[in-house]
Amino acid sequence: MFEHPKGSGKYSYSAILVHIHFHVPAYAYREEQAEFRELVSSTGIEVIRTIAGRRQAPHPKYFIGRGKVDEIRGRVDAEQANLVVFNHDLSPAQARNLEQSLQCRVLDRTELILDIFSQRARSHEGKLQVELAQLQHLSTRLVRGWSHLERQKGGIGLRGPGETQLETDRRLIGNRIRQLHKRLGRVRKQRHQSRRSRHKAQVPTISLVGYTNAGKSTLFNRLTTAQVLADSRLFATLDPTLRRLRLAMVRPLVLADTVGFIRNLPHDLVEAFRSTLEETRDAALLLHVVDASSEERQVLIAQVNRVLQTIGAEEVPQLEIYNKIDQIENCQPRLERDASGRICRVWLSAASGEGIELLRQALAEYFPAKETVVNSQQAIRAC
Ligand SMILES: Nc1nc2c(ncn2[C@@H]2O[C@H](COP(=O)(O)OP(=O)(O)OP(=O)(O)O)[C@@H](O)[C@H]2O)c(=O)[nH]1
Ligand SMILES: [Mg+2]
Repeated sequence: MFEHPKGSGKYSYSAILVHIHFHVPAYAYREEQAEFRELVSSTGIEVIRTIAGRRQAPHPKYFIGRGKVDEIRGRVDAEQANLVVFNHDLSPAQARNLEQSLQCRVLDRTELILDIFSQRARSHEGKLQVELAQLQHLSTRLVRGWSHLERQKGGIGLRGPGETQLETDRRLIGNRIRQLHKRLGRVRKQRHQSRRSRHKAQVPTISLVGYTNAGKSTLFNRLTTAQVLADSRLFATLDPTLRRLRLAMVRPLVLADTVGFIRNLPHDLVEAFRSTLEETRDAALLLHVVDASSEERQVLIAQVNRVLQTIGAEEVPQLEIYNKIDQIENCQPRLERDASGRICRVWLSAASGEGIELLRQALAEYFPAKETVVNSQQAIRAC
């Protein structure tokens, strides 16, 4: 969707970022802006500067006020920017009006995240899912006067009698969306079957969930002997990986590493990634990995729980993993229990390995090995 001009070097786009904030605490606003910058830079776009602002009420025409539009236009001209990225979702009309007023390409948050996902997708399924999300998003933007789509001309024989270019585009996109749905339906069925056979064999699945960059893949690699890519880039993992987990005193389990979440995850993306996310919904336990060293960890936990709610996984039991304790001063690994005595939180460092033993202990309590159950029942009977 978001093409970098071919053969034009690494930084084909120089962007001005726009972040409008509402009434949030100052630290959350700072971290949100830093995350936005990182998201944009990770696509290879050169970031010139961020323009921040406060918004009181939604503006139907431009999203932002007229004064702000003029300010951005001035910056675009002064800094020779060729792209403006908004950290918000824009309606098709708002994006079009902004492109006309700013005289340069405008990208909204959904398009940005979709672009990152398309760069990261590796598996066949991942690629299908991203393409579906992109086309679904694009189809809402197929309106007359959408300047950068004008070059999409259909070939000879592709256009039906009396169809305008717009109708042809809509029809072709509609066909492709149906085709992708069909293919993903087959993948979904396969996943469903393998989940069923795991269920029959009574092998519970534990799913790692959490905000992007929380350390899920690092923990996954630490618990299994897998070599999943763990990287400081946001959304390093897109494709789910499953591994058997064999730990002493714990019954055989399957551990799943999946895509990370982010605030305001685009709806089209959640829809397209449904089959991946169902793995989470059907899990016996979620290990909710949190970057405990982040100032806004409570905000991030709430964002993840919101996505879990969207996909119907809010009822799955959760064990919170407060990760990266090596980055917190005087923080020791520890277990926390809730009022009923159940372990609800483990403080550890997936990178250094401190506290991993405590996590194993927690899993042994949640999923005791069969012999342990039998032994304890025998012990009870003996009493
Ligand atoms: N200091 C420290 N860094 C860590 C720890 N765990 C992970 N990291 C780092 O955090 C970054 C992100 O780790 P990942 O394991 O890729 O995070 P993720 O949650 O899988 O991220 P996504 O796949 O993008 O959702 C990497 O640079 C890791 O090296 C930890 O316990 N301590
Ligand atoms: Mg990962």
